[in-house]
Amino acid sequence: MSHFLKKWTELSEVKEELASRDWFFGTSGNLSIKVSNTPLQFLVSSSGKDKRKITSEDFLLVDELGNAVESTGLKPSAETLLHLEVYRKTNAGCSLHVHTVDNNVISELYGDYGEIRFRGQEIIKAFGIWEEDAEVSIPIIRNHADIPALADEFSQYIDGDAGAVLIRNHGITVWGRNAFEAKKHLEAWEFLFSYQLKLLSVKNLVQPKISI
Ligand SMILES: CSCCC(=O)C(=O)COP(=O)(O)O
Ligand SMILES: [Zn+2]
Repeated sequence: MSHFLKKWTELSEVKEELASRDWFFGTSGNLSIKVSNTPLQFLVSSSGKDKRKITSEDFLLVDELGNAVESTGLKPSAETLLHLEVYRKTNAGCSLHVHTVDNNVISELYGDYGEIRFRGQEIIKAFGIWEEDAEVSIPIIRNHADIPALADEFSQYIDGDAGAVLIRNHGITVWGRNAFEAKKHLEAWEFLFSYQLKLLSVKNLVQPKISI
């Protein structure tokens, strides 16, 4: 199997798994995988497609400017610039972006704080952090309709070959050294978001706020 086909298959399998979790509502979400470093080229999902479907037009190869390498009728994801920033600033091999109800609600609840932190959760080990009582945090940035402006702000929070950023009332972007790591981190973040929302709602049931 050629290197290109291997990368296509890898990304396609991740896409299928995220689709099976129903994380691609209303054509939202996008994915990419690096194919080469020099020149920088990566496969990115085609814009506006139903990412739950598997087709030969799911991805296209783009260059260091986010433009299609070969002439094609397909449009790279509208958010290709964010994936590009990840590959320009790190040695990441894969970047995943999904809109879920949980990540949107968390981003709105904690958006004014600019981040959300989690401590003492076993799943934090999925981030490769094994110490006792470890804490993780994820920045929450504002959403910009202008993608270059969004990519600019997003870029300020790219630190390391694996990481994640929440975009307020939009979604999460997670990157990792490879597709396995990116997916593992994405699942761990979504677990933590879901946990937090469930905890808040149960707490509210047990100790309802008395308004005076
Ligand atoms: C319908 S979601 C709006 C665009 C978006 O945020 C997204 O993730 C999907 O855009 P793409 O161009 O990658 O399909
Ligand atoms: Zn999006």
